[in-house]
Amino acid sequence: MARKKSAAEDKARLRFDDGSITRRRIKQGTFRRILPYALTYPWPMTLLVISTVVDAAATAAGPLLLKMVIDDGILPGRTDTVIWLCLGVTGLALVEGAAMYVQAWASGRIGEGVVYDLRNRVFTHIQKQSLTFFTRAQTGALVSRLNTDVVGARQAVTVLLSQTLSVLLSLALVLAAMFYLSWQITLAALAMIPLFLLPARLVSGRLQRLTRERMELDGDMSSLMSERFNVSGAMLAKLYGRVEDESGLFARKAGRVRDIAVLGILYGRTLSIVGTVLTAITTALVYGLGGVLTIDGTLALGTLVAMVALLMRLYGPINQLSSMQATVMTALVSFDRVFEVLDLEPNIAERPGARDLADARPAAGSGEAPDITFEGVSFRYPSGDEAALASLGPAGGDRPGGADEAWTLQNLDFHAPAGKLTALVGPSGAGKTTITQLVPRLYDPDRGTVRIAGQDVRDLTLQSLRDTIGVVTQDAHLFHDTLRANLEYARPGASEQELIDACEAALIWDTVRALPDGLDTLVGDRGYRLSGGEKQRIALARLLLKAPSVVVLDEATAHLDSDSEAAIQRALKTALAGRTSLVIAHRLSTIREADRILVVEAGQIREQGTHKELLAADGLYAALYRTQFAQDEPLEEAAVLDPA
Ligand SMILES: Nc1ncnc2c1ncn2[C@@H]1O[C@H](COP(=O)(O)OP(=O)(O)OP(=O)(O)O)[C@@H](O)[C@H]1O
Repeated sequence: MARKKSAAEDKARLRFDDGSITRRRIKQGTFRRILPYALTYPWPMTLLVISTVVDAAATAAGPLLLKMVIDDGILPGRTDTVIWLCLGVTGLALVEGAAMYVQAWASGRIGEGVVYDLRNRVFTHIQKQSLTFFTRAQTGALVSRLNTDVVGARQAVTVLLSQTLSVLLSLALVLAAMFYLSWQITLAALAMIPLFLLPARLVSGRLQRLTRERMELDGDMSSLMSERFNVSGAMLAKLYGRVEDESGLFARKAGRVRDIAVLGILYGRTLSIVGTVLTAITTALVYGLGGVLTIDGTLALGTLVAMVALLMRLYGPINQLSSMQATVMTALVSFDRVFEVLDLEPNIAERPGARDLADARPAAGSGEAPDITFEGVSFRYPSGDEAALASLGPAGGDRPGGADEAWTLQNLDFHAPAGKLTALVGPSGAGKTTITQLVPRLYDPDRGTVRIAGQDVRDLTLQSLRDTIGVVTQDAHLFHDTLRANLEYARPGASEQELIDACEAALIWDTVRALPDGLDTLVGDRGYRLSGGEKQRIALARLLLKAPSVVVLDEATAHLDSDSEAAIQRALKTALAGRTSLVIAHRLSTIREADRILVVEAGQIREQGTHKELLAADGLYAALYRTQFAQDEPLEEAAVLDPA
């Protein structure tokens, strides 16, 4: 039964083509947008054009020389002419070889250059996206856009550039040479061309759909891997005994990729088989027609041989043209998917003319911490469509957020004084984290204004805003690198002593020093090698290195033993001293330290004041205090404050 259910769930999670994505057509203008990327390489472009022209000319000239060898050398019996002309054919072959070599270098250089440009652009562009984008997009799908799709796009460039020009030129020159030799045979050969192009027309649409589906599946597989191969995902799969099911899910996606690849090979082969058969039939036709004309005496033998040689060179490019259409169509899908990401405007962006926070502060350089003010702030999380691409998200399912959603925050008005500690308390899901995220502009309010040092945060440069604000979240993230690298992230080039000082102030230095590799210890994926308390203190050390004048902190909820609790409290005191701090408080000790307490419930601020004032008011805070914090209170004080 359980198996049955999990199979059904897997089916729902497994995105076989529902058509919504694979049936999409290539956007108009995709083609035009590709060219500027290639034009940034003027030298390789010039060489590519020159070598292509040389190659095409050599292709058409070869058979003409052969005709002369037969008609002017062999048949009249002139040995020296035969030798000279054959030397000419050899020279021409060498020139053609050299031209092909240059062509390969130039198109490779341009193609790889375009991959390089696109990769960097996509990477930078994705980094600029707002947090909403990352909460919606799947990491693996993003990685796959940078890898598979960008490489697919290179094919479009190389094939388009090197082959289109070469094929068109060769066709023109070869046809000219053929008409010059025999218009009758040329017309007969031309009549066959539509037959060559027909199969490509039939399969290219199908190939395009398959390519899009394959790329979606590649993205899905990357997502699955990146989710299951990190510590949390791997732990969940083990603890819920789902390892086998996960393998099954992966195998089905990989199986579909295999099937698509086999179909792709089949389509490709069909094209080349049809091409080969048609070439053979046409050769027979030309020999037949040409043979009769030669016997009549209308056509010289050399001309017939040259015509057949030219014909081979005519159908080569035509076959290429038919497969090229398919290749380009599928490669265009890649470009389309890459442009789709590049076109996504980040919904948190810097205003033109934005000022630096330091410039905006009246007492610039005074070292004073700025204050924070919320004026009539209302906010709801953006919907998925507003901030991400459907094709980067998980399969199916509604996405949270949206215009008809209730407000997450409503009409907030408060002031967090400069250099003071403001604590946010309230039930889970009240909106505390959301409030703190509006200050460094991880999100923007829908109504009202968030001010820092009296300035609307939307008028400030993002860099100066984020330099001013330091954030420590509850589950502080560490990169899979050494402790040193993680600390230096806050201040590149920090000296050894500065790192040690920060660790000492965060009361983590003794722990770090005791590690066999000290600061050079690898912290493991997301810092899994450290305990929760240690991780938070490392994050505090990182914050101290950054030395921001505003601190936003989400206290860890986990209960620690009294020694660790005391260590964290002392570390916090150092971290927050003299800074404007907004702390989501889960501990009584922090709340008691706070200069101001904001009580948040259902996205609104219900009460504001000091601990004592709020207790005296006997409202929501007093109730929260009794249920959450009273047990931490020294007995006699609790008895006084809470007679019940
Ligand atoms: N990225 C998001 N997209 C949509 N809704 C969200 C998002 N993050 C949070 N929410 C919703 O916003 C509301 C407020 O969440 P928030 O995290 O601010 O609460 P909180 O008071 O910090 O809770 P806790 O104390 O449990 O951390 C919740 O109802 C939550 O479901």
